[in-house]
Amino acid sequence: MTNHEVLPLLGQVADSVSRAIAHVHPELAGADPVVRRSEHADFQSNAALALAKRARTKPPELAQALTAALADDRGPATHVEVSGPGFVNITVPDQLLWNQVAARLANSRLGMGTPNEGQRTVIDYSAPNIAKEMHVGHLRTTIIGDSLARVLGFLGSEVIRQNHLGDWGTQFGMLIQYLDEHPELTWHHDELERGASAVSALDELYKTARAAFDDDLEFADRSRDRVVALQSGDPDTIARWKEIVSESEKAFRDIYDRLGVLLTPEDSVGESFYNHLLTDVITELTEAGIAVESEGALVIFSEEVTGPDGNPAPLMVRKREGGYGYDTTDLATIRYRIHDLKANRLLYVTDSRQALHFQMIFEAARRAGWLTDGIEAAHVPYGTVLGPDGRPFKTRSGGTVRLMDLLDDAVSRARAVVSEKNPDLAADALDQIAEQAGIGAVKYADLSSSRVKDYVFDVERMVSFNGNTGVYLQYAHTRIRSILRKAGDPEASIDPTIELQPAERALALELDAYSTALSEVSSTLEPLKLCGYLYDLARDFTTFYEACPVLSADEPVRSNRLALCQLTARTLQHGLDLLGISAPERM
Ligand SMILES: NC(=[NH2+])NCCC[C@H](N)C(=O)O
Repeated sequence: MTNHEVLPLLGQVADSVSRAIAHVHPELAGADPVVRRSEHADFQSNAALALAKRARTKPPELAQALTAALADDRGPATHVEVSGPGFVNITVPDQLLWNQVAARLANSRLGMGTPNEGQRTVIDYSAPNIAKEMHVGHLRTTIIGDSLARVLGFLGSEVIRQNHLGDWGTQFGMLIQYLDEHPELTWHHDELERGASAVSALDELYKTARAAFDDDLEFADRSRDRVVALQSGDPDTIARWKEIVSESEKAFRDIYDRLGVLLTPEDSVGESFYNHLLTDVITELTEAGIAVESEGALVIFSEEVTGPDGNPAPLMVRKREGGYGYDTTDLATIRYRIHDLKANRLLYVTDSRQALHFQMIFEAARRAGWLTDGIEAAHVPYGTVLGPDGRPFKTRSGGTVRLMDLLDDAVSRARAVVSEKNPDLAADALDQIAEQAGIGAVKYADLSSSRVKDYVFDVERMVSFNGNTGVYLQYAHTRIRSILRKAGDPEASIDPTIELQPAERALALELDAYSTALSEVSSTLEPLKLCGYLYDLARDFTTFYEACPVLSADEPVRSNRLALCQLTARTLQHGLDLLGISAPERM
């Protein structure tokens, strides 16, 4: 196996069109060659239409000139012709397509390069709140963030995952005080009966403590004292707080393990971590005149965002009573990620309602001189998960949907569809496949919908074998694996002199475009681009398999087709893995 990058044909063709442009019109050198895949040929360039005006000519004439230049070029094009108002249709030789397939199969990375090398990317994702249940919104950030971490990492970025846990703030005063006054309360992981989690017990306790805080003035005072004790590092209070954090983290870990995400305990760098940095950050912002006093509080007035009253919207740096909140922490966080972690790409995966918050944090960081030109900071927003009624997903009683219940439900429906399709599966195999299919289905449904849009959580549709679903892709993979097993999983051997059938050609071209799909995920931060690619690939495979018999074909055609099967199976498995979805061998 090698690990040299195999350049995609699309890029090679684009390069030769660029050379042709520079050759016929040197003044246009460097212009976009506008090359795409096409239904009419392997590739099509629209450069003549885009550039004719600048070249002071008509599109058909420019297309003709480019065609002539391409004929002399040493690039991959064999057949070049003008079509329509000035398109240039380009076909590449069959041999070249087979060579691409062979080179990718011989490569440990399917021929993919590492275009993101030199990028150090912080991905802030998941970030649930301690002592509260994770809700469906946290499911989205966890799944999307994890897939981005995988794709960007594969493309060569150095990825630093940051789980910005909500583990600090005034609510802990209430909770700790309440627990202290009620030592009989049971909430530890191992004391609870199976099924309940420490975090749901804490969530309940928090609600009770909150009610006590609102009703009982003396309890409220004692709770406030507790916050002060916590923030000033009182050992007993800190010990209690740590206990709560670690119990909650156990429950989060159960979810992470089940989802199979990359997040580890070392990635947990919660709000509390920034506590010791806050005063420095505030001093710096105040001395620079960016943070200013306003009605007893310290704020940063935005120059970009206006509030509902039409005045500049403020970031709250220090509250009137002296406390620090979410805004303060995020200011310290962005400075830390730039100055200490030395990241040059900062991604924050949270729901779209936090868009203005991050816009203002980035603005402040720019004004403070932390966020400079070579550094990209981006909020990666996503929409709301809706219930069957089209409203934000809640339980019947209006409460948060427990994520574990949601995953259990998906897995049990997946078990039903899988066992219907394959009644002979042994019970333990069925358990394992149902888990992979159910979890994969939930993840794929999320990743394949346009990120910023809301989507309806429809388990029935998610676990279907038909349509653009995770189960469909997993099944497509198992079908190809079964063909390869029947053939005895041979070493790939390709005879590049064999003529390609149309369906083989379409599949080979699609296989060659994998890196393009991955780069699109990196530039748009939309895992949907990878989902769409894998779905197209699976469908191209189906068309190929219907048109071109594999196992019953004569040699050398049979071996060439088996190689196409192999590369398709490996690409599907690889792509699913970058989405955080497993590809079982059978289902
Ligand atoms: N740096 C950040 N603000 N990250 C996102 C934190 C998300 C927050 N804990 C929430 O549940 O909404």
